[in-house]
Amino acid sequence: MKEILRTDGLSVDYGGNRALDEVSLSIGEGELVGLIGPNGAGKTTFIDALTGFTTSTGRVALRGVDLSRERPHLRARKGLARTWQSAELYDELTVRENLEVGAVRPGSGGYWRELFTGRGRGHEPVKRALDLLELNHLADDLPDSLTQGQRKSVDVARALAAGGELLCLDEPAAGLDSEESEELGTRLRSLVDAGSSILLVDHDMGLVLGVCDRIYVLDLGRLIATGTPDEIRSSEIVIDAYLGQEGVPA
Ligand SMILES: Nc1ncnc2c1ncn2[C@@H]1O[C@H](COP(=O)(O)OP(=O)(O)OP(=O)(O)O)[C@@H](O)[C@H]1O
Repeated sequence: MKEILRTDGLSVDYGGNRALDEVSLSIGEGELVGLIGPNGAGKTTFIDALTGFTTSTGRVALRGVDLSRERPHLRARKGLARTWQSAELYDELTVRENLEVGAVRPGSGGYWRELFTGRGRGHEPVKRALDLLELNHLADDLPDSLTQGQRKSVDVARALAAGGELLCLDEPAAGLDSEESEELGTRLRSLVDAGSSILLVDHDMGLVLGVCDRIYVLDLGRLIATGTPDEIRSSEIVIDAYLGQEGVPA
């Protein structure tokens, strides 16, 4: 499998606190990879460091290209997309417009023309993202009218429409009930089947163990395990550090 992401010795210090400690991992093209661990383990910090939202040492490479010194918007432009725990949407814009804001780039032929005509370089990625996340029937709705599960899907669609090749999703299932979380899992799998690669951070073990190809486990900023969902489920180290507290779904 071709590698899409590799980190080497990625570390983050907050004052005297080492939030991320020499994390080296890789994600293959078309892989859905989970990142789990207890509260404060460094999962969000890892996404922040990958996407450039916090200062880090070590190396981040996307398709072999070193992005370690690039600013966040340039990493995003090169295909490293993220969502945030809070999943904020623009409440005054429709679902489609929320996607267009990220997909249409300044200088690519007129932001406003593209926004109002729906045509231009941002049009195809938005259409594809609406199709893949099954949001077409909600495209003209305002976020206020959406369920929490639909809002999370819009957030993922926005990252995809913005040109994300590797989508780093920070707790997309937070606040979802088990049915909504299962639906989200199905959509994430179809995104991967359609060629995206995903890094999924979540505490919903039913989701992570159910949909991921491979899982990394962080504790106190360090990688303590990696493996398939079955390997992780039965790992003593992981049960001690994390799964013992969460309860392991069958
Ligand atoms: N901006 C910051 N400034 C200082 N310390 C921070 C900052 N962000 C995170 N930390 C610290 O870094 C460590 C890792 O936090 P992080 O939020 O990455 O953990 P997490 O695994 O995502 O936790 P959770 O599952 O609760 O979201 C924690 O000790 C946290 O207090």
